[in-house]
Amino acid sequence: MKHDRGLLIVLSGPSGVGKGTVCAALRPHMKDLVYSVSATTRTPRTGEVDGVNYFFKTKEQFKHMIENDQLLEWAEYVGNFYGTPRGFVEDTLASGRDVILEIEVQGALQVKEKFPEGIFVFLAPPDLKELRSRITGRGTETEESIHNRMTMAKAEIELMDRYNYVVVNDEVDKACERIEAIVVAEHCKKERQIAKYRNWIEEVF
Ligand SMILES: Nc1nc2c(ncn2[C@@H]2O[C@H](COP(=O)(O)OP(=O)(O)O)[C@@H](O)[C@H]2O)c(=O)[nH]1
Ligand SMILES: Nc1ncnc2c1ncn2[C@@H]1O[C@H](COP(=O)(O)OP(=O)(O)O)[C@@H](O)[C@H]1O
Repeated sequence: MKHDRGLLIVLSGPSGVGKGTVCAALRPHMKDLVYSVSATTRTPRTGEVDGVNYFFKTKEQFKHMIENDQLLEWAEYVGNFYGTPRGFVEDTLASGRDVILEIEVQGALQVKEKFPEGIFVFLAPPDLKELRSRITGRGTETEESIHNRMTMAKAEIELMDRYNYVVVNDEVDKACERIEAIVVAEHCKKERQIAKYRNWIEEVF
């Protein structure tokens, strides 16, 4: 039986808004969703595991991936490179499974060029004061890095209208429920359903 391609869900938004936290909290709720692991040149934080949190690469290795068209998108973010391995995403979508990318805004906009049918979700903070306190509270950034991330956040919020949905991360559970509802609704869209039933009709008659 022919199957539909999976949905590509892109969860993006400013650093410290809670993308990682919300993505991790989604996992037990959305077991069918496949999480893409990014490549990065950033140094691993304590507890981060290569191949699980990120594929940790040298600048040379990352450059090689760009030159060989192995990245669906990539961006430089506060001094480090981040990118989405292309093959994994394309193969997973082709196998009919939904994929979620957790990436920053420049990369999300590149993906939109290539996958306009993707579902682009902007995770927004309840307000900027709360955003700052989340970045600070995580305790992983220097004062300079916090300042850079806040400056980036202001520019990123300006790009909110390029997304299909805005989800406020006031409470993690509520943000997860909203994202889950979006994915369910996208699966129910009539274009998708009509295509599915047409495939079945073709197979039966
Ligand atoms: N464009 C792009 N951004 C990514 C990718 N992976 C992670 N990011 C984003 O890069 C930014 C910095 O990530 P990280 O250093 O892990 O810091 P944190 O998200 O602030 O904890 C975040 O906004 C991530 O969502 C990727 O593959 N591509
Ligand atoms: N809804 C929330 N309410 C309060 N704190 C949150 C919420 N979501 C995330 N956080 C906290 O904010 C900080 C940044 O979250 P993180 O997931 O690392 O953000 P991002 O991946 O977007 O950079 C973490 O300390 C996390 O525990």
